[in-house]
Amino acid sequence: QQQAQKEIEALREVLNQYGYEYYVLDKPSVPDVEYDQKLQELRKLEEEFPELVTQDSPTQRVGGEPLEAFQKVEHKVPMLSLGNAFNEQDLRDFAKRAAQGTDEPVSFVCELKIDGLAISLTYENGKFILGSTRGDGSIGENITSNLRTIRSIPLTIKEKENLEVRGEAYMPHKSFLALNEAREEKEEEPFANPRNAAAGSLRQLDPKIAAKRNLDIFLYGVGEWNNSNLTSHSDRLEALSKLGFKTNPEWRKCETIEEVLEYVEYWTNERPHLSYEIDGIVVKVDNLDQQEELGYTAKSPRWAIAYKFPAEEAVTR
Ligand SMILES: Cc1c[n+]2nc(N)[nH]c2nc1OC(C)C
Repeated sequence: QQQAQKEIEALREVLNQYGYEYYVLDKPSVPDVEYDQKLQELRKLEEEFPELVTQDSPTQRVGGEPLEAFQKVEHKVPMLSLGNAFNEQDLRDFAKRAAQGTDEPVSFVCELKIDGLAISLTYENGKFILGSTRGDGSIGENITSNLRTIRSIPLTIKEKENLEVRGEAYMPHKSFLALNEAREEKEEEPFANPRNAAAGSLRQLDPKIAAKRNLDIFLYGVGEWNNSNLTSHSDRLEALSKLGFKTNPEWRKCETIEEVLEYVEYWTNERPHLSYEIDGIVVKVDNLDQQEELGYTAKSPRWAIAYKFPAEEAVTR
């Protein structure tokens, strides 16, 4: 029993590390066959000693029975929407307002705006315990069992932190095309776009279905983070990545609005080469104190804005 406990813990740890390298870093250190073989070993040991199974075991990704309904979840920190910018002048006006609202010079962080479903992930003592949709910003749906099936969401992170992080769950282009082909073969209605496909996959009640949809995630923000003394959004993104979260690699610190406009220009051209859908660029004031100084309107932060790409005809790549 003791021996089995040690073996199970060792297998769980090494498989979570392999999963991190494969799904978060996209840099596996072992061939898939080694991962599968160790996972099989762990399954066998857990069958023999069911009392040793833990929620953060990689064998527990895909839950049991479909839910009857989703529970409601109240967001302690509201999940706000973003004001929009449609051209260079809108962005310059945003930067000017930000500079007027604070007395120190303002620098920004630019991020790709992933066209998916906004979600929140809560970790207690470093364990994933609750995942929910944005809903109306205050009340979302508890979709923990579906989110657990997304392999790039760590079931356990590298520190025993209590935090709530936010991001976008999305369906990569490849998965979207394959899913729609399969649906058309079964004479089912294809999804109109990857965002609907991601939302549809996460808002149905059976985790076994969600598990088959090859969803992925990028985390971009923090709801609550006890005892974190970070002072900028860029530091937070780096800290989330160190904890084992998947953040989008294309974010960039921009010291001036000129650099922001360069970034927007670059990604307007590069967008078709991404393996996932984006519908804009999010520009955020980097310094957290300046964010607080700028505050919020009724529904959006004054310290962030979403530049939206001009709508293009639906290109089914
Ligand atoms: C709604 C939203 C959406 N996005 N997307 C990214 N990349 N960052 C980001 N931040 C958001 O909101 C925060 C600025 C609060």
